[in-house]
Amino acid sequence: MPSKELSWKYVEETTVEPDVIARARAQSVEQGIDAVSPATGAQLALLCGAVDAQSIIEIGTGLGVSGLWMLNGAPHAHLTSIDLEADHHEVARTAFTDAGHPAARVRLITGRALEVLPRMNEASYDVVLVDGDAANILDYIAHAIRLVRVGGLVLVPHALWRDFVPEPAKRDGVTAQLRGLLRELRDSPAVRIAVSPVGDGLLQILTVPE
Ligand SMILES: C[S@@+](CC[C@H](N)C(=O)[O-])C[C@H]1O[C@@H](n2cnc3c(N)ncnc32)[C@H](O)[C@@H]1O
Repeated sequence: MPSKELSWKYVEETTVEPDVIARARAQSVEQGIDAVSPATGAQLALLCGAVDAQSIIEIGTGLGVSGLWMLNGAPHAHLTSIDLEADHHEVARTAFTDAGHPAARVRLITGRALEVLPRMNEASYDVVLVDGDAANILDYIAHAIRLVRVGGLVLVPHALWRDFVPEPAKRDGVTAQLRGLLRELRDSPAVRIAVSPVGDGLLQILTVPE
């Protein structure tokens, strides 16, 4: 039986992060912010590039790691990123500028995601990344599916929740919600899904015409 752990370690360790992202990651570690893993970031970049993303929403800016990766893959996209913490946005803003992304293409909205998301236009975005607080993850995903265009992607980088989702004995609220969500999405005619075990489990939801 091949060691999956070894493979996961290998892909994380061999992913090369641009310096500006490596700096944002180091700051995230210092501040205890759970940034997407390097291999998850590389996958986000590839997916944003593959759908030729022009407009991206991110729920949970942190210090910019995931946003920088997505813009790395789709450098001409407009990113709207929401976070509760103004301090996070101050640091992230510097990182986006250092990476050469014009301020006009990076909109940082400081506020509670559940208050901001209802004001956004339906079916208008190419990619929505869901990486805010776990307590509201189902509501965020419902908003994300509403906001993304047909043929767009909703990406959820903590979908296997600390390896709890595959572990039947784990029955805490977030884990149970994610298990239920995965079952529901598998049966939904409105979406196609794939779950990659990269990082903390990357759920990829593609919206399809009904
Ligand atoms: C897991 S971190 C995001 C990490 C980031 N995506 C990255 O890869 O660098 C979650 C972020 O969600 C933010 N957050 C927590 N509750 C929130 C809420 N109700 N609305 C918006 N953002 C929230 C936190 O301040 C934190 O920066």
